[in-house]
Amino acid sequence: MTSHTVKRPCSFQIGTFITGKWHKNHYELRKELGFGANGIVYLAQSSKGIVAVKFSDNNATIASEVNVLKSFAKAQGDSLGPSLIDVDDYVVNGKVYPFYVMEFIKGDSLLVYLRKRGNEWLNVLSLQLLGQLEQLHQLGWVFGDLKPENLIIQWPEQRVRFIDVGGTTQQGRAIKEYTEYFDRGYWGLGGRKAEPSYDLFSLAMVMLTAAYGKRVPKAEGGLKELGERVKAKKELAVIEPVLMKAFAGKYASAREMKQELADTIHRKSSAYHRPVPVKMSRMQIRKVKGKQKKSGRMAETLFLILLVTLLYAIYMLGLIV
Ligand SMILES: Nc1ncnc2c1ncn2[C@@H]1O[C@H](COP(=O)(O)OP(=O)(O)OP(=O)(O)O)[C@@H](O)[C@H]1O
Repeated sequence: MTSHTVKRPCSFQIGTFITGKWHKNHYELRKELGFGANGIVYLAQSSKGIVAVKFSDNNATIASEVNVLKSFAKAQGDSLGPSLIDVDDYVVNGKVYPFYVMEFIKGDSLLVYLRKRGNEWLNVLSLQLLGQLEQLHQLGWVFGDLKPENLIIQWPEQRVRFIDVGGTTQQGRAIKEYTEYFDRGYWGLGGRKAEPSYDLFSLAMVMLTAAYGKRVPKAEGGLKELGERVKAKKELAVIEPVLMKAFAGKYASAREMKQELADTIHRKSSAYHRPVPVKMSRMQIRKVKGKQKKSGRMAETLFLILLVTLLYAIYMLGLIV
């Protein structure tokens, strides 16, 4: 389980120059990006540009995360996690700090991004995420610790990227690391065996959290409580069947959930934008038009619908080919 009340595992002063014991590469630590149960991550300057460097007290943590990142590198097309640049040890005063260097992913975490751009982007990002989860599952992994803080929307590509592979577990084993709120066991809705449905539950929780803009504390847990929360938010209510199926662990694969989400969004958006019936009175037409103007985000909505339709078309084409 991850927690941010833990003490820092190791920390270095900003401005410190690090030289790796084995590969002799140099890194200047510029800024702390964050820390958690498993280590501390710095933004650093290297001869190859800006990078992110993760240190840990624990050799096994570094070895296991490096192993996952190497495996992710085998995925076709999209890069799932940050690309791996270097792995080495930093020795200071006789103490050894294992570290790895990875691509620095520039962007906003999911909730910050949606706060800036609007929740209309949630479904588009979720479809993207489902595509990436599908690849990750096909490689034999389960992400495990899926939460908004571990998702960065890369700028300027606007692409969702996973960070922190500390929870990534081989399928069939027990989830290595998780955050209670996004864990199906905590909600009384399943075990912690690493299988695709584990990540799909967490993804549905991420969508719920994103729509509310925060984690709404659990009361008694269970499907009924989650269902009530879904119904209470317009953007979630339109995709209720998909979310409820994910909460109940009824999706066998990310592909299946992606298809149903794409179908649902497509159906709802075409229904919403059906032409005004001819038999309406002038008064009714004015009312409808007034409502449409009120939204004030017409252009963006239309753009999103086009985007979703395009993604849907590409997806359907993928199924046929
Ligand atoms: N490649 C990266 N690019 C940009 N920021 C990063 C990168 N890797 C990590 N970070 C930042 O550093 C923070 C801490 O990193 P990370 O989550 O890997 O540490 P952790 O010890 O495993 O934390 P946790 O206890 O939450 O699992 C992240 O929340 C993120 O803000």
